[in-house]
Amino acid sequence: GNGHNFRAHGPPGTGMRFFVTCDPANIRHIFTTNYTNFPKGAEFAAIFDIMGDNLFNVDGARALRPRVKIHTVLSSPRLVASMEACCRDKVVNNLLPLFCHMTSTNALFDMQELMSRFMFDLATTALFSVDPGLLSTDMPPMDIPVAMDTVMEVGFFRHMMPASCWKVMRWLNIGPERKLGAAHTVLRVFIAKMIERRNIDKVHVSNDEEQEGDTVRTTLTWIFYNLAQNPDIVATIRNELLPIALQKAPTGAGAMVIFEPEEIKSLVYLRATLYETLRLYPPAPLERKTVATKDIMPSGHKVHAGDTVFVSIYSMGRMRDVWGENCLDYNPHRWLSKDGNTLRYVPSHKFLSFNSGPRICPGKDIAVMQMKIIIATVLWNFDVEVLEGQSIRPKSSCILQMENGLIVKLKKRQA
Ligand code: HEM
Repeated sequence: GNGHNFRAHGPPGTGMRFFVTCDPANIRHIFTTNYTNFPKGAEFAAIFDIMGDNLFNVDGARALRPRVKIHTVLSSPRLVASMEACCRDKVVNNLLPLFCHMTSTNALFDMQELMSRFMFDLATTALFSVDPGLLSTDMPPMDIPVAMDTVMEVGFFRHMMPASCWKVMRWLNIGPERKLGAAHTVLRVFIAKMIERRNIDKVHVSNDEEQEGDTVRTTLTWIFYNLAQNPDIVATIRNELLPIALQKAPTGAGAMVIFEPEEIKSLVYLRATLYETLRLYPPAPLERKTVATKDIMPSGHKVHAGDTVFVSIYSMGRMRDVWGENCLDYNPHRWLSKDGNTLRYVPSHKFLSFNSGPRICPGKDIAVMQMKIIIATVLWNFDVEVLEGQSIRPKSSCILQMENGLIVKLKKRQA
């Protein structure tokens, strides 16, 4: 390899062996060509033990049928359309009124928290037909999203140490494990309450779906941050929206322009902007696999049965070999053809933010559509000003959230 691979060992005596890679050839080998030799492994399932036997944790032949099924379900045009409509309605009925309230009070607020509230309400409405109402102007407490964040943070901590170590802490109920125990209780009580309220069969419910909101709201927060630093990109997106907005019925003072999912589906520059954020800020920045039987990587590295492989999706998005000299620039145009009218093809073993191979994210199209609806509507109707002097940095977590959130102020745009 050329600096894209290295080995590491766990603390002495633990026998932990790691292979860390962000080499596209190795990625293709691990995720596609020799996929069955690199399961997530028992360690991974243990780290996210709250989720039990759901798809997220299961691998191999046992997962084949449910995996095919979820891919089929999530690509059904009827389901996709209903998810889009649900997102659009939440934007119109809850998000826009709240944003108007924010502009009228000139309030500073945390966009990351607001996106959490939005995605949580959306997921719970879609899943249980119950709206928890976290987007109401009195900002009710958000115990459940906070508990989900804790699962992701403590999961990251567990990745970084030998299993025996965190298992002892769990047994003693100390440190992060104590925090996690409390979070698990909050989540179990919530799921039980929802199931009781809706009288739904328990087997159909996992918290997979609730979690998927995490990746979307994290990406949305980074997009707002990236856009605030690139006014020219905001102008280009608004230009792309202009012909659609002009066809809308004339709106009175303070009225909002609403974009329908159908209308913005084909906007390529907006999609390129989402991809550019996902490249530099993949919400799931790290992937962990285990080695079933010994193998030789395309880079020439040997791995042994039981080794742990870490794939840095974050580093993949920032590699000069893959993205060129200007790999660190935020530039949506890299995703477009020369004339700017179509999207360029980039294989998923290079753009790994949605994963690659059989475990590629089946919710990709839904996620892109949800983000398009939100970004288009917010950018057209508001200017988003990021408070200066904040320290923006990622949290140590399995999800690339911002440690201190993103404090912003909104101004109503005079179109
Ligand atoms: C920006 C948004 C999203 C990103 C970046 C993303 C990324 C990913 C990644 C990296 C995985 C692989 C996880 C792993 O195996 O370690 C995954 C799995 C999955 N995603 Fe997404 N996701 C997003 C949104 C969504 C949405 C909105 C849905 C549902 C509507 C969804 C449904 C799923 C499901 C069901 C899986 C498990 C698939 C399997 O194990 O075969 N995702 N996603």
